[in-house]
Amino acid sequence: MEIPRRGLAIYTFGNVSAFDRDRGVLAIKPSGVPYDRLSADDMVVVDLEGKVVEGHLRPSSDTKTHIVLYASFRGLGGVVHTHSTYATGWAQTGTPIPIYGTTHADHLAEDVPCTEVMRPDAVEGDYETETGKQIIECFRDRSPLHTPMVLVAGHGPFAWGEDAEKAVYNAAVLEEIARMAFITRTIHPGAARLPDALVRKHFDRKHGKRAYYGQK
Ligand SMILES: O=C(CO)[C@@H](O)[C@H](O)COP(=O)(O)O
Repeated sequence: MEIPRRGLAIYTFGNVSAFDRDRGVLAIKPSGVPYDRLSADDMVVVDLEGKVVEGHLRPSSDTKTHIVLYASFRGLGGVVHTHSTYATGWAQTGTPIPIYGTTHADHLAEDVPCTEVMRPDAVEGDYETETGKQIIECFRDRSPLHTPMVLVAGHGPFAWGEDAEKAVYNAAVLEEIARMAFITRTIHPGAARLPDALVRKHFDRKHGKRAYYGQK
């Protein structure tokens, strides 16, 4: 319910799952049921083969993408896909979100990455699994724990975290970063990236070995 509450999706758009790594199952939103009609009993539990092990509804149409992420990225306990407006705008242009300011650097120390546009034969094949593979390919040289979000070209954002709540938090942060970056680029199309020293300072004081942000 945090997804519509934060304005990250309307009606049936988007989906979220929570993974129990010990049991090898995830609970995911059912497909095509409006948020305001959802209850906890409607969640669908599936295994890593995509087989429904509990629940009376069909799982999200994006279930296979979630499965690829859990199977490939260690330490994930939650995955979310939204259609939040600004992040989707960047995704639809296939443009990584430049790291323009400290709001961005407080959460990740690089541009928000964007996948390649999917080839037509991949679209015709196992589309949702291919979407997951595109995300994995995009993270070949980066850490999914340090960069817990991605834009899928032509589609929209995915985010993740140690649990479903943290995943949705990261999706909300992504939307805010995307909105600020859009405004920054609109005011000044040639706006410079944040200098590396400021990127490191802001990222490390929240996430580095000697982090000192917040309370002990
Ligand atoms: O992007 C997509 C489908 O491509 C989804 O986000 C839909 O908007 C919601 O699908 P369900 O999770 O309800 O199947």
